[in-house]
Amino acid sequence: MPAIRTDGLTKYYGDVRGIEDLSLSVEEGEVFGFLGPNGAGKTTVIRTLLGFQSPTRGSATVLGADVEDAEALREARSRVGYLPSEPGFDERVTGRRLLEYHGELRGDTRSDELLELFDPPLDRPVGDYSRGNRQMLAIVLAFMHDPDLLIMDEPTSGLDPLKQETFLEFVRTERERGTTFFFSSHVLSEVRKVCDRVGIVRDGHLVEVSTVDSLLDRSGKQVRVTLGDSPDKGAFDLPGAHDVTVGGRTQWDDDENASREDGVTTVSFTYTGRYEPLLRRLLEHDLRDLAIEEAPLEDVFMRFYDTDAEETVERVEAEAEDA
Ligand SMILES: Nc1ncnc2c1ncn2[C@@H]1O[C@H](COP(=O)(O)OP(=O)(O)OP(=O)(O)O)[C@@H](O)[C@H]1O
Repeated sequence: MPAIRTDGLTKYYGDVRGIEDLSLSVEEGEVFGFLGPNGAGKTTVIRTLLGFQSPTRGSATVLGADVEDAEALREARSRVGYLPSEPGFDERVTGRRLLEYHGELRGDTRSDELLELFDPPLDRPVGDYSRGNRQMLAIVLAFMHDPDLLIMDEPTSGLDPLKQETFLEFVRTERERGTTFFFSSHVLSEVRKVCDRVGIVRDGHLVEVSTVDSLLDRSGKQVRVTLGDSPDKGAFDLPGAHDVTVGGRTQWDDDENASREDGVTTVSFTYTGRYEPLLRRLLEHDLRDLAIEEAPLEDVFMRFYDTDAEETVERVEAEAEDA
């Protein structure tokens, strides 16, 4: 049984579309990252999964419980930890009182251990907390009853870089224990570090579900070559070579020497083809240096986020499949 399953899940706020026909499943023990630009529908999915709002159409289950079956969902939620994007607390009470209250309500088997990692000033009223301290308190509250599934909305927002690392390390350790995570994020480096799979949502639609590695594979490599000669226009007109730039210019210069600096020419492009034809082509030149690197994850995601880039994604993916 998947930890989370949605089937054609749709939520409208009046005429405003939150999400449309969204189907996905998160397996037990998986860390699933949910990505998308502002207003894409991430929080809408999370709030619907937690039963804070009803779907307009479609269905969803959390740990087997139908989100529209209040009783079943209430039972399932005792095994779920929720970390909201902007934790709302009664501002007058202290962090310690909140911990006690949550402990009485849901149980507390882990707060001591968690407070060693995340240490908000427990004896101060929450209203006096900094953004980072609020987030740390919310983390302790979400994990203290040792849930099987964590649903988190931008969990590292407000944490300083050191605490962000602590949190990601903690997620990795929890994953080893078999805990399932479903979380929304804008921070691609953290997604890279902890996620087994990612789903990308745009304009309320799920546009991609994939492993991070497969996304990167399909997005091709960044190739940068330094040549001792001046290649002709079209020298890198290879199947699978995109956005070829010479000496930092996107246009091949008519005056071939103009693209040369210090007697060498630098050519860079994104490459989704096979290596053999590329290497053969490179060896026709006076090859001085060659770097083939992963495309930056930001670029990969921008292709999915940017509506205008849709055609580019389709073209690059089709070529990668052909290659
Ligand atoms: N309570 C609401 N009433 C009306 N419209 C809403 C409501 N909540 C969300 N929306 C709309 O639904 C769409 C999806 O919003 P949602 O908050 O789910 O996006 P998000 O991906 O979480 O965005 P962000 O990254 O900015 O948090 C947006 O157009 C938003 O304006």
